Amino acid sequence: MTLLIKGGTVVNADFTLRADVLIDGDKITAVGPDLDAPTGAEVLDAGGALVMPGGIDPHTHMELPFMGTVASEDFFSGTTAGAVGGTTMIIDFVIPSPRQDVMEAYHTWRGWAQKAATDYSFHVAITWWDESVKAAMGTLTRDHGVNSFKHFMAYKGAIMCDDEVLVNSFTRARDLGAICTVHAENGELVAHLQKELLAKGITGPEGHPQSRPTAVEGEAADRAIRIAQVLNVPLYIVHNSCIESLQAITRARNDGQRVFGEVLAGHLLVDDSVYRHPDWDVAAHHVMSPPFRPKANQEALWRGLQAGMLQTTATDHCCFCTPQKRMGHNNFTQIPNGTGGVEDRMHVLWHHGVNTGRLTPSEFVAITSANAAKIFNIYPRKGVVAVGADADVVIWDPARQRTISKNTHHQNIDYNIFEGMTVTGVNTTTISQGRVVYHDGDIRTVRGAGRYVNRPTFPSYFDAVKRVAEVNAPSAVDRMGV
Ligand SMILES: NC(=O)NCCC(=O)O
Ligand SMILES: [Zn+2]
Repeated sequence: MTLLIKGGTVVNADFTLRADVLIDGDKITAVGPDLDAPTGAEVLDAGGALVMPGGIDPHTHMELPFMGTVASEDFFSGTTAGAVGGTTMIIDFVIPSPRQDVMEAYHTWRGWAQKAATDYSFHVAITWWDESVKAAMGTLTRDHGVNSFKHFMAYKGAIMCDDEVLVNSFTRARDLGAICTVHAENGELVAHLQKELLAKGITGPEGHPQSRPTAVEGEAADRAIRIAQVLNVPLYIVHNSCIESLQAITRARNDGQRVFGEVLAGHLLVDDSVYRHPDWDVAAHHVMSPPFRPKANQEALWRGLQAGMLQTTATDHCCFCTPQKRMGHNNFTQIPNGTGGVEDRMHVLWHHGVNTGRLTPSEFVAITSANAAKIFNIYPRKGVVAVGADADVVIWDPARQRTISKNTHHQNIDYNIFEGMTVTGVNTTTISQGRVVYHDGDIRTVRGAGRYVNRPTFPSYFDAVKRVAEVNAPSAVDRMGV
């Protein structure tokens, strides 16, 4: 099937150009002005709108079994909702239970994801350690296209990694050329504070942010960064929500350490007043970790994005509906942690980023797509509108408006943390693997059409990290006669 997108402006992370885009099968085959339509090609008139790489959400949890329940969004509904909002790839997480065979967990998640409508990949969480886990990391990187491992520093008594696991796993990942990622919250402190709050009779959702103050996140971010520094491994910190973790990343990057930071659309736009909402359900809808923060953190996070200290945006899309949230009715520690957003990320970031001048359109592409593709080593297959790239493309009307609501969204969740927000700048058309899967309200996703994306090990920054170590080694300094 051949598709020609005519009359648009291509926006990539590094250039903007008035150009047509020719797609043959699942690949982009030409980008340039005034392209002729090959015989039989379908022509899509972009009408002067922007043509951008589809979004990559590097942090989702579709149908995750978690805290005694299962996330309500499955791989089909979730990737479909993402497609409506302009996201054409997700990177989800395989999360083995402690002591569970890692390969068994991996194959379980691969089975669940068979129903995805757009492309996807998996980070694999390391939740415990022994020789079998070490071997599985080798198998996953060698035979299964996994190049990133996740470490939860929170959730004590469940999936939390202690420092011993971090050190073992970081060392192994470094040797395999895989990037380590961390959820940075000190789980020991969280457990301690939760106990104290419950003992004081604080059982409602307001206890959730009180048990996870920003210092808890800052400590863990700092610790992970220092461990990575000592072991000389690149590090990616997921969902930075506060000034403390941003400062930790900024310091490390200013010192030359290869540390990447992700921020969630929710943390940029929602503040902690939600936990004081008089309606228990509304407050509980916002229980996620790290929690939403006092407002001052939001502007700092935006500046972190602008300054390049944070490189990617995600959602941590992990939906639990109201009845599920009510599992913690008498105890906030039992409210399943997670909210939605995969459908809304691109819209809210365009509206609050580009329309306010915080981001240029090219910077928007960088932080919603290209940077994730680069860090997770799938660029330029993904993250760019260029010849040879996968035909994952969106057509974006910067003038169109849309009001976000649970009543009209396509996410399988009965509330929306951006409820009532009117955004200017809307995705009108989503192309996945060269097929139109969404156009002007018409959803054409196909269950199971999504492909698993292999991600090669040793992204280029691994070599850079190694060279820095070599240059700084005393013997090398001697050899260079310095
Ligand atoms: N973020 C959250 O609250 N739920 C999903 C699991 C995690 O990423 O911590
Ligand atoms: Zn998560």
